[in-house]
Amino acid sequence: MCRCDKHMPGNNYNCNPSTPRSRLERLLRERELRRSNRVSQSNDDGNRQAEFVGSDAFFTEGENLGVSSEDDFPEGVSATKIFIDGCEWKEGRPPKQRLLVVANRLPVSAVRKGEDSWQLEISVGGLVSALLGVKEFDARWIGWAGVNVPDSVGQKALTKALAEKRCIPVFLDEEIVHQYYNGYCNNILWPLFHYLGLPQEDRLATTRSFQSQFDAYKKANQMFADVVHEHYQEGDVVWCHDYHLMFLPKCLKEHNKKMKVGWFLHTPFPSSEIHRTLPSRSELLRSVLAADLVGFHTYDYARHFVSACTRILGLEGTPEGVENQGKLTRVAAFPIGIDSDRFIRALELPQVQDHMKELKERFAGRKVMLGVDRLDMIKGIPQKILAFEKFLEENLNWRDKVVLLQIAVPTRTDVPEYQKLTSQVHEIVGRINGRFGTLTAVPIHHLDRSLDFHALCALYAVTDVALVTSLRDGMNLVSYEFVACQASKKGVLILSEFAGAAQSLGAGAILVNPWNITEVAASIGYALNMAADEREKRHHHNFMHVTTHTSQEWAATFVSELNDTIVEAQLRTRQVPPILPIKVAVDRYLQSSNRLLILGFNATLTEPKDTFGRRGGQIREMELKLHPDLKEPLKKICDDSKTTIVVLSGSDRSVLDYLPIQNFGDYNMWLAAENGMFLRLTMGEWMTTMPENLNMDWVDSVKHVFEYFTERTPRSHFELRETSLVWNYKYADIEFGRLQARDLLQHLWTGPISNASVDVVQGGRSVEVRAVGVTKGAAIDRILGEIVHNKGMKAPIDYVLCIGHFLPKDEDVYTFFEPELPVEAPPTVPTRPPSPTPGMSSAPLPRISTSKSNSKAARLKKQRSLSTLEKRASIHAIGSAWRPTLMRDKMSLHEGSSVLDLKGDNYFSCAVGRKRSSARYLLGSSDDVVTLLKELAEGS
Ligand SMILES: O=P(O)(O)OC[C@H]1O[C@H](O[C@H]2O[C@H](CO)[C@@H](O)[C@H](O)[C@H]2O)[C@H](O)[C@@H](O)[C@@H]1O
Ligand SMILES: O=c1ccn([C@@H]2O[C@H](COP(=O)(O)OP(=O)(O)O)[C@@H](O)[C@H]2O)c(=O)[nH]1
Repeated sequence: MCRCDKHMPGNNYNCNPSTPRSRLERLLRERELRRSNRVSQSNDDGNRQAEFVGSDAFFTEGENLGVSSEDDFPEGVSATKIFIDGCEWKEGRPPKQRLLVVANRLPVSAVRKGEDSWQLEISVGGLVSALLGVKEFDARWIGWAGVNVPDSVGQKALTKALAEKRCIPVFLDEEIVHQYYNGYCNNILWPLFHYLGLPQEDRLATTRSFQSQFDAYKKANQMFADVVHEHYQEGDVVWCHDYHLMFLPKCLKEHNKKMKVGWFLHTPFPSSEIHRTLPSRSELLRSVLAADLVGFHTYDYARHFVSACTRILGLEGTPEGVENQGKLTRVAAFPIGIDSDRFIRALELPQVQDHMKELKERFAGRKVMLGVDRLDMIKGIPQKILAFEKFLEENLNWRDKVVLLQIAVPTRTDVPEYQKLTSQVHEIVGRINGRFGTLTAVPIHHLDRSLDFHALCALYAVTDVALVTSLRDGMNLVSYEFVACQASKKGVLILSEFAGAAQSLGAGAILVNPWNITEVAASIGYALNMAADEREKRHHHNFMHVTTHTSQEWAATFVSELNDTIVEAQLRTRQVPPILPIKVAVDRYLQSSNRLLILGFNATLTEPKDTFGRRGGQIREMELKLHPDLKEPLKKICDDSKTTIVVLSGSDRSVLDYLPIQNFGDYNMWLAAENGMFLRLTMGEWMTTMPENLNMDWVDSVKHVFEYFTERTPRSHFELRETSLVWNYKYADIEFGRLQARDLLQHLWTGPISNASVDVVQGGRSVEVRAVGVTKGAAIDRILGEIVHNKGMKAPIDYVLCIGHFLPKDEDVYTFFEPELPVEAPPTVPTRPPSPTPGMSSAPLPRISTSKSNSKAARLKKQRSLSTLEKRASIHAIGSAWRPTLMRDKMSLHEGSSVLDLKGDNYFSCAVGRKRSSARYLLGSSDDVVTLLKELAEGS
């Protein structure tokens, strides 16, 4: 039971009474806890050693999975201790966090021995090896047992047998396996993610069958999801693995959005240029983004993924991950490791020592080179063998002194490309052995089979040079395992620079480009001749890495970051304003008698766009069009004498001039262009509201700079307005655009505007330079003054709805109408309404703020008589040159009575299509604005 107050049933990990403030602070504390927990584990007693040795038994006798059971690793869970501080520990031990590992392949493959009897064999592959080393959780593994079980008797018996290993099967029939696993996963995604493209001869056939394979892929993912739902308990962490299950995060979150979902890719994630060739590219990316945390082996893969999301989906990539509509999916690198202790300890076992002895005798007088790979095109086995041939060709003296042992584990044997590879490798090996072999010895020993764990350890230990020549490889754990077993021999590792492992073992290994046979052959020579002290230094470096970056550490870090991502998301959610309560806003509107509606234009009243502007295209999109459904409601509201509408836009006058042309000419509303610097009634002339002495001397020099960058940034453009200049790179290559924007800003700040009185406003994909004081918030008081005067208002405005997709700089228009802000609060601090319930407010009376001052004097100054409105010096017709004056003394109707009387709650500020805002509320898009205006119109 948990001792803290907010306890979710079944989840001890959600109570975090003393969570440190920043993400990094929390993760550092978590890491410390993990370490100290580990020290206390090792000091605890000797039993643990015995348990580990016991877990090895699985690999020979099928007894223990290594995936911990409740009793196996009682001290575990340090990784999530932070989440259970304050929770009750059982018998002095923290509760273990439940973890559902979901991967295509279970750690065991089933072989049927009778109608209801099964034999379980350990599955081969890095994913299984690594996850078997994960011991700190109360883990269950959900996956496919590698066999078709059509009958219910067989399924029942297998489910029972697997349950003893804490495994839960997903039963996939033959057709699904063929289309999903052999087809979509291993014939499309696998080669694509490893930069191999699609198999040439199959290309057309594959293209034709693509849709049915993708459908099967989605169906299979849904089947995995169904099994997860069946076994899920609140608070569980669900960790999805690999390219087989890219659709799974979406299926899981759609079912239960509170589920903690992580996804980890064991392969490389290719450059976005490769990924974009995939017909289902966007759907897959979106599904993965449903996860809370997305992990990769290296920073490069993570970077490629984020870049694919920005370039293909048009989303925002940040240092933390990918942001979509305010939801952040964290993306980070979590390099996998191995359970190094298990390998080191195995070397002491008598059966392993016996193996080693045999091997040493068998290859006495020869140096042993070793390759261990699944027989997969990505492993570069032909390239490796050809390089070895070249070495033998060029080094006659080594011909009878070196042997290459190549273990090639059969894999995905139903996929044609793999079948072809097998014959290709056999052919090359045969040719080389024929060429360099003798009656008593051959240079290459090639095995088409897997070895058991102990045989493999012995082989690693007697090897002089390990050769890993992957053309691409997510990580490559064979290189780690080799290093772990070389404590006494200190052999050399030749490692492909295209394996993820090159980033961690690069310092101690000899790195090679496997495509360069000459280089690999030369490296073989270098490795075989390497002096003992160099070998020792290189080995030491890698050994330190392998023994500290273990699979336990990998899993603990991932799960801990996943837990933290949830905390972070909760903190972020708290900062997000709520959705506009349309009903309340409409009710208040109906109850009031002098209403003011301030409506933004772009992305508020315009047609919604395709997210990435792909379909409409840049040209169509840049031509702003009113939302077609707005015509009627707007007309109705405009005809209501109790309501005044102002369309307040950043665009210049010509854009708003277009509005009347779109049949709004007879609508009675106000148009305010250039952030309110120009104002007119739909049927009137433009007036300027610009402040006096607006210095625009900087315009020419900024214009030159903008021109320069527009010329050099394809698909960027700039707008020259009267009070500002905007450079927009929304349609340019996003990364290039950002770099150019950075350069542009740097240049502006150090040159043309270094002494100018301007504001630089950075939008999502734009840079705007404005004269100081040009903001919507600054303009609104002058606009209000004009409206009050023009309408000859006698009663105060008792309802304001201010709604728009404004830049942060222009959000001062929202705060303008807020009741008194605390003096120390900056104007952009988000303000929540006291209560959205009608009639419940006790907020102070609203005030009008025309300056930054909150002083009483400033407020009193506005409480002037109606006659002062006559002094409308600042609003004047265009043509009489700029003659702006300060707004003075205009904001009251008559002695003591304010222009605004919003009673606190009759004010609705609302940001459209934004997640962070100083507005009180949010709306999703202009479609929602239409809904709102329709309801207001109905009441009008
Ligand atoms: O399950 P199979 O189709 O037989 O394939 C075996 C596994 O191959 C891949 O392993 C990857 O994961 C390793 C651990 O992270 C990594 O070191 C290696 O570079 C990868 O190739 C595949 O990603 C797994 O899903 C398969 O189970
Ligand atoms: O006969 C064998 C050959 C290999 N392996 C294991 O297969 C994994 C291969 O993982 P790696 O990351 O190198 O590549 P993957 O096969 O996952 O692409 C390693 O853990 C090996 O110990 C094995 O158990 N028996």
